[in-house]
Amino acid sequence: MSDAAITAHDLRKSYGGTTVLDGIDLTVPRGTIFSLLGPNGAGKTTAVKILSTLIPPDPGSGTLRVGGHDLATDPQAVRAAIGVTGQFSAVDGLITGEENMLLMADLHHLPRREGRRVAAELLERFDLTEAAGKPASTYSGGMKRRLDIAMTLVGDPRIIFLDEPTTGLDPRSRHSMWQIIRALVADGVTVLLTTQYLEEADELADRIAVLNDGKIAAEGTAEELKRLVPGGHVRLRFTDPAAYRGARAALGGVHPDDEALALQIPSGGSQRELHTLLGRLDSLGIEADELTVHTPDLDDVFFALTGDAVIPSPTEENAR
Ligand SMILES: Nc1ncnc2c1ncn2[C@@H]1O[C@H](COP(=O)(O)OP(=O)(O)OP(=O)(O)O)[C@@H](O)[C@H]1O
Repeated sequence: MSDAAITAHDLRKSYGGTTVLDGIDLTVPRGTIFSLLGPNGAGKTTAVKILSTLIPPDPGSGTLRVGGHDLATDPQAVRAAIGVTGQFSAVDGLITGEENMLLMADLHHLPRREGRRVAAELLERFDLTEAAGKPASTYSGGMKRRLDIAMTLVGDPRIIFLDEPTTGLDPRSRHSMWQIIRALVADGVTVLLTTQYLEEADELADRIAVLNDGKIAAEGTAEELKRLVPGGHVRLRFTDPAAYRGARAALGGVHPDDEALALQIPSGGSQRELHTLLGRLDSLGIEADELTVHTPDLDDVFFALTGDAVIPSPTEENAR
């Protein structure tokens, strides 16, 4: 059997005349975390839905294999090997956490006593024992996500698809979810994770594929991707909107953030480059309120690969 848990060749999907996945290739080695990273609408969920047999690929697609099984000829075997959680949560809010777990145990045909044991063990592992008797609709976002993953694990899948597992979670819940994901992989589970957060892919993934416009714009480890971009950037922040607009107009090739009144300028951060930049601003009589120098990170890779696409960083989003 191949070492890959998931392989996709020339995966294609269009809706009407719109191409969502334009022939993507993926190989996910067993026991690793692979991240599909991309902005809203890049096609991440579509890829997960296809690979987890929820929707069919376009007929022109190449071979797709998950857990050693061909999706086209053996979708049942694929379904038995995988777990899927994420944006399409399986949690039923009207019943309790424990009842949700027992329902999953029933679906997996576990004998009653075994079902109760597995449910109790997983509820404990995901810190849900205390809340187990309450309706899931009363759970916080983080608790619902934990319950969702716990439900997925009832069937002991060896491959798990996590579709944006931390979108909307606060930093503490996000870190707790990251620990859960790391623990899964330490147990030998393969995880295909979609995220729009660079930091999350950087933290968790062994390999990352950047999805843009239905194509894989680049693939590699976080370090390999960071080496793709020549340098880092300088970020200038303003409090005066007029100064911000002046600098934006005067400096070419910047990534503006109109809401934060910030400009991101590609730069190696050398003394000479900073001197030139500040000289430029001085000559225009513009003063920035904050200047920070960033060495290359996944943000730079993303900007370089996807033009002006801006994707949020979880820390920025939640710190406010
Ligand atoms: N059933 C459908 N019919 C028509 N278009 C669809 C359908 N499902 C998805 N799309 C379109 O396909 C594109 C990709 O959607 P998808 O949900 O895969 O993106 P995504 O990368 O997961 O985005 P997000 O981060 O917002 O979840 C979007 O433009 C979306 O509108």
